[in-house]
Amino acid sequence: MTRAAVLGAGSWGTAFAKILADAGCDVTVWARRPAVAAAIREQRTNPDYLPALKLPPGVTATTDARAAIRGAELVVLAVPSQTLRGNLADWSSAIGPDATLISLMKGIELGTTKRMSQVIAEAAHVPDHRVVVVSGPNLAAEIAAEQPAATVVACPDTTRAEQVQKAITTRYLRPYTNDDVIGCELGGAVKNVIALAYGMATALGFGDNTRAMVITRGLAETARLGVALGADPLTFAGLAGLGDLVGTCSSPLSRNRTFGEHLGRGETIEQAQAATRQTAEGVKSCLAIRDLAHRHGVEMPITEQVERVCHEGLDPRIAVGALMGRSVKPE
Ligand SMILES: NC(=O)C1=CN([C@@H]2O[C@H](COP(=O)(O)OP(=O)(O)OC[C@H]3O[C@@H](n4cnc5c(N)ncnc54)[C@H](OP(=O)(O)O)[C@@H]3O)[C@@H](O)[C@H]2O)C=CC1
Ligand SMILES: O=C(CO)COP(=O)(O)O
Repeated sequence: MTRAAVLGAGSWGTAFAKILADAGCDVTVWARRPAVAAAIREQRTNPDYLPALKLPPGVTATTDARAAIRGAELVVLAVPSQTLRGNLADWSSAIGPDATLISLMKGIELGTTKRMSQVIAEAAHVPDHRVVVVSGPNLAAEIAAEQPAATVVACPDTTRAEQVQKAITTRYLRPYTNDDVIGCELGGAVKNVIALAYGMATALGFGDNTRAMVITRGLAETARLGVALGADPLTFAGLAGLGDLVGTCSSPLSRNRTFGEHLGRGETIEQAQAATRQTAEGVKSCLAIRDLAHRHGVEMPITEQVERVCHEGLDPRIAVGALMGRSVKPE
């Protein structure tokens, strides 16, 4: 039986632990708080994040991350993107020499502008081909309820991608492999920023034309950046691109879209944070993505305006004016 450690007991870490166990793995979840670990171990629930989920018997939990990692063939990282490097500094020496590291995170690191698989390879001192990215339209609560879904398993090493694909295939999750790690990670990180814009547009009362424009032009700027970084443009038409963008923007379950709705209603970033509590990766990643775009000379007007609303206090209505007032050009 494959042994897996899931580091992070939030929404996605918990739902992913269920997937692994349903697919036949022996899973230990690391939770930061003892009460969460105890609830998973003793009641098979995570009331803080997924109260409706009853975890299968193959899942246990601990607050000792190094104990969870020791002997694990699959080490799954499900913490906020901006804490990952610090977390790995504490954990990496416990990771076995053949273990596969799986990234569930959809963010770009502030300061370094690195993708999560790059941060993992650096901070855990492992080669790129041991890091696998799982990304797609995968709202945790829907997966926890076993609603049919698909995802992408991306790795430069196809054999390793296929091993992970097998380890997470269940009757409700259908994973596809892909070797375009850059495209899959950028699709996941940038869609969170576009979902913030979508949430703002929704709260401002705009209808389906506006929302379709945000999705389509959001995808265009995502693909522009991706191609500049070496991604395959076709990836953005797939599950990790358009799929995740549409899934996140359309869903009231999305923390990023919900955060954007709070901002669109005129709340400050602190008020929006207090109202949403869970990780809305786009809020910080928009800074790193904007920096990445500047460095590569790529225009990302929606990201630019989201960053100004989130971090410079720009009124979302002024941001709309700035976007609509740009010079006209070919599609
Ligand atoms: N939720 C979803 O539907 C999906 C999420 N993702 C991505 O997965 C990643 C994780 O998100 P998700 O599980 O949803 O996030 P949540 O906000 O639900 O959970 C975050 C988890 O990280 C822990 N945590 C918070 N701060 C730290 C820290 N400083 N060090 C270590 N652990 C910390 C939290 O612990 P505590 O409870 O103690 O605060 C919690 O267990 C994100 O990048 C997200 O974009 C990807 C696909 C789907
Ligand atoms: O990434 C997700 C679904 O694929 C979850 O989106 P949020 O982080 O906005 O909830």
